Amino acid sequence: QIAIGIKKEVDFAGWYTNVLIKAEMMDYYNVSGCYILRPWSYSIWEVIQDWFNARIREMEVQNAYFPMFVSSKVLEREKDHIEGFSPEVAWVTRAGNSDLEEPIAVRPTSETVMYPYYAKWIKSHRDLPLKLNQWNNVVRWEFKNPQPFLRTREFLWQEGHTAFLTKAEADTEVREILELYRQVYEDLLAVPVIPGIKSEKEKFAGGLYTTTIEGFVPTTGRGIQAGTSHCLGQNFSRPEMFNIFVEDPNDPTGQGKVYVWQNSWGLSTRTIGVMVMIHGDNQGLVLPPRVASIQVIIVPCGITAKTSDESRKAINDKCEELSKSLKSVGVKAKADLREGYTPGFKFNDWEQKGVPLRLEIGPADLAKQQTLSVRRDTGTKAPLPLADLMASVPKLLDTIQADMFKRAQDTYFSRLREVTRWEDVVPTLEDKCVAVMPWCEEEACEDDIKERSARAAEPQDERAPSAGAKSLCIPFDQSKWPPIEPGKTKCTACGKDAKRWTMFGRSY
Ligand SMILES: O=C(C[C@H]1NCCC[C@H]1O)Cn1cnc2c(c1=O)CCCC2
Ligand SMILES: [Mg+2]
Repeated sequence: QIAIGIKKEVDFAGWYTNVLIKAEMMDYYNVSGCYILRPWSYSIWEVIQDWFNARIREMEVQNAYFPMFVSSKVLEREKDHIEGFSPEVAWVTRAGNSDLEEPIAVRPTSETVMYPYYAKWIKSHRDLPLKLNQWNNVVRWEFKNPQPFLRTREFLWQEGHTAFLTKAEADTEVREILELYRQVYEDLLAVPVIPGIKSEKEKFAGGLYTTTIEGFVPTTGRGIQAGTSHCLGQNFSRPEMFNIFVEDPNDPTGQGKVYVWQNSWGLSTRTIGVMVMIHGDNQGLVLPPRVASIQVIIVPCGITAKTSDESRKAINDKCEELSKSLKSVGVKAKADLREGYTPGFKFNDWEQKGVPLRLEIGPADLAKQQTLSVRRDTGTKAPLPLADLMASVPKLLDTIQADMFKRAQDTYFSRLREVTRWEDVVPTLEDKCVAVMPWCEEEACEDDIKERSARAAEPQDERAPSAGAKSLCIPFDQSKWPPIEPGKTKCTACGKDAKRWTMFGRSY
């Protein structure tokens, strides 16, 4: 088929936005860093929302909605939470022609919006656990070059904020949520991720520890933080912050206080951008069936000026009938009976939109009571008997989903390089791979790695993504690599005793 013009491996950034435009996923907007989410991408966000809402409902998390404005007094409650981030905060300073008494911030995240009310609502340990989530938009005036879905000044996400009596409960929930995030990527979006914990330098400064799922974009060789689940510890509940405490149910004197243990977790529309980057090809978008709003497109073929009216009608009716019966077995099918467009035009159209499976029906197919199936991910063509289409199509869609994931996971894992000698680090990054190193986990060492691994000349424009290696995560599953021998295995970067294998790489 004709390519969409810009090749993925030639001009990745141009290819990416071109795919999004041609697939009608997004449109540009006249405020820099903001984009329009058109139905073709918004429907993917809705699949993720429906799936995630069902899972957190089972965990007795309740959805709520808090205001998008936050006063500067509350936002800056505690310096170390907000420091370093404040350049990204957008402020409302005027309404109509009159200035506001006090500027009001637009939420960049909702800890400071919600936690004064957690303090108000949580009075007794019987009010725990408090588990609220909200689906909303947040605004961060990012300075780096914006990219649709990946880095935008407004984005949609869910942010969960929970409070527990004990650390153990919080620790458990952090991992339960991270597992849901892994499933969103791996089972819905067919995108492989590696769950792990962030280093002290990379964690959310306001929290106790950050767990993460790390994605990887092979085309650029960059890691990408795909979702985060933080344990905040008691950092936000302590007296100097939001003073959220209950009587200690285990204190016989009845005088003891317990400051609550909190978590916060977020997954954003970045999910969609990562899926496009991983699966898209030079024909455009490639959608995993689980999130495609049209999974099967049925196209009448072989109809020419010479085709008799009854034959044309028979073919169109068959397409419509197949679409209806596939829908009746839960397949999102559609017959493209548009007049005035050639089959080839229609093929290209739906390939650009990433529809996972096409069924072609022409006079010959009708005669043989079959349809020619064409997979979007591999282009493989295979005739399918109409008789058992209701079984073969769902099965084929499952195969496509599984194959898309497997291919992406094999690619990701092929880019993980064990690096035990410092001189191999930069070549690994230049090879668009991730350096997995035995690492000492010391913050000073991480600072050192970042600057030693940056290319000699940092790119002039500090808005460009950096070239230095950051720690991406310390994988929970260390079994992929040889055991670290305490006191024997040394940190690749500084020679001190290594603690765990850690993924280092360039990132978004
Ligand atoms: O947002 C979080 C922590 C947490 N927020 C809720 C969802 C999960 C997790 O992202 C970290 N963070 C990131 N970015 C910013 C802030 C910030 O707190 C505050 C000010 C502006 C930019
Ligand atoms: Mg940020």
